[in-house]
Amino acid sequence: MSRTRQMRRHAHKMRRHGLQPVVIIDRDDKFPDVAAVLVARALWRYRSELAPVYLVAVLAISGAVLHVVHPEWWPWLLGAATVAAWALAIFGERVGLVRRIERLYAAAVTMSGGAWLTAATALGVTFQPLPQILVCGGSVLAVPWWAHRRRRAKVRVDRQIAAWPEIAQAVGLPGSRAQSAVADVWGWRARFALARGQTIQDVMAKIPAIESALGTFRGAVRVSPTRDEKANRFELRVLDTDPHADAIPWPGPSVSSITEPIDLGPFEDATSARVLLLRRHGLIGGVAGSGKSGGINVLMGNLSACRDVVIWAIDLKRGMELQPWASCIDRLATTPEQAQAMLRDAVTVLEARAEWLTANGRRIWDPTPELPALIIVVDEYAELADDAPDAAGDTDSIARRGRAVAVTLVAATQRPTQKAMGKGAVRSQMDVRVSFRVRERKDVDLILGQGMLNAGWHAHTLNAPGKFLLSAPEHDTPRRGRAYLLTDATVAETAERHASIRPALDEVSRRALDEARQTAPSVPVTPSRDDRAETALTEALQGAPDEGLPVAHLMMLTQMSRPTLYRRLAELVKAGHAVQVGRGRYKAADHAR
Ligand SMILES: Nc1ncnc2c1ncn2[C@@H]1O[C@H](COP(=O)(O)OP(=O)(O)OP(=O)(O)O)[C@@H](O)[C@H]1O
Repeated sequence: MSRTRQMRRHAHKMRRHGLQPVVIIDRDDKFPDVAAVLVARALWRYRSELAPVYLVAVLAISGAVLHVVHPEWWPWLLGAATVAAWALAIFGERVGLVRRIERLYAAAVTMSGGAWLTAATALGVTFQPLPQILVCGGSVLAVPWWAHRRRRAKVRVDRQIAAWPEIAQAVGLPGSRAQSAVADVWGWRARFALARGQTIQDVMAKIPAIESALGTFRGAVRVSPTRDEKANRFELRVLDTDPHADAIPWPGPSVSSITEPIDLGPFEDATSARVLLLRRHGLIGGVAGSGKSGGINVLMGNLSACRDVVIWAIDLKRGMELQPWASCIDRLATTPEQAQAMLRDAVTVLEARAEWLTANGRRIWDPTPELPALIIVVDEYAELADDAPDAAGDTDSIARRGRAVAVTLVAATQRPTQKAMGKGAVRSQMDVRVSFRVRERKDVDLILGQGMLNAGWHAHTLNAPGKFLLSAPEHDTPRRGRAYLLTDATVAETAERHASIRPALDEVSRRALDEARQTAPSVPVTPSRDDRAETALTEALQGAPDEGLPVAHLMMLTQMSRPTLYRRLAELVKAGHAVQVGRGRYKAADHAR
């Protein structure tokens, strides 16, 4: 059997098994048609890179033909080239030349090509030194073309889109097809239609395979539903560079009321990850060093800017994380006993508020500065469950009944296992979940909820501290965000600035707490209005110099926490017993001059 026949049989066999034959060319066997096809394909495939060569060839051939047929056309050619170059420079934006430099380049190429064609038509292509000018000029003008970033990006996208049918077949999504694609600053985006019966979840499960098939780096591919939410469409994003590569400084609070959604940081498309915390419990998870505390700082920066929320906090790492915010925190518990007492009080508040709502014929507690929401931020929730197991009943009550009365929990923990979250229903009541990087895939479901890993919430692939996935009623698709970063100086400065606007607990809650204390005096509590401190404050204000006493000084004399002091000062000023003399300086209204 001849070699050619052997090869054909082999190819036939491969096709029967669904395999593509490999074309092998050697000197003995001539496949002129195949070789021509391969060359033509390459010329087409690399048409963008070869465009300058094609243009030079077209100019040379046109010049030769025009010189023979219509050498007298040269003035018209020159005029046409000038008008075209001028039009491109002025109106080039309409044909997609968005940048000025691109319009100037297009005008320069048109004018140079037109001028050369004019000369070649009049004088002939071989007229010296026209051939040299064509080759040298063509080479010089080709350099910006070859170097142009947007063109190269577009070519790459086109190639990958053209290869999609094969990729789709290889990754197990046969029949899906690209509908449109654009190159953007970070890489490219394309909209795809799915074959019958395929879902976006199927695509998400295939992300690692798609990354491999496209030859990108790990973590470069994002899959999301399209804006029209069609079940048989999806958007694919492929990143060349990570938009979240650098830390993003906090731009300051995005809210002034708890009724507004808080901006945690930008998603990869630069839109804000905004989430509402009113009447919602939150869970923040992630391994040590993944940026949980950073996330809590963003939260605290925003919560402390809200005049209609009282912040209580539990930080059993001896207040290390939340201490810098102490001036904005109404109550800070740093021991298991204090934490337990605080949660007990939170339940007292919630019950009193519920009663008050019923008595006033209202259904929900609408936060205002006079009737503020109460948010309890718990750092390292697991330690609370370990060290204060008796508090489990209270956290459970808050989780189940806190929403209507605006008493909510925000818990941060490394792994919210059932043990860490206590026995009750706390975790299932958390509507806002923020997952920073987790160590194991199964932790995704622990933090974000059952089935989320399979639905494409790949928190284990987050590759830098501060990167997070956000699940909330208004965020139901996995999009990567990066939390803003607050430096220690920003935290200190923000806490100082916001300390003066912190509201006090409302009358209803305060009265309930006072009553609870009287009936159960053994419960250890942090007194908010200690009599001795009150006396010390009155005396200090009375004895203040004309320019008043600074808050730091008053804090030292009264031993009050900063928020309590500010609250009392605001009350005294309102009642006409004290006056604010300057920035952060106070004295008694009737003090001896
Ligand atoms: N949003 C962010 N952007 C950039 N870098 C960040 C961000 N958040 C945290 N980091 C960096 O990561 C480091 C660890 O972050 P952080 O202390 O918040 O982690 P953590 O999850 O709270 O860890 P631990 O549980 O040990 O407290 C920080 O020192 C900081 O440099």
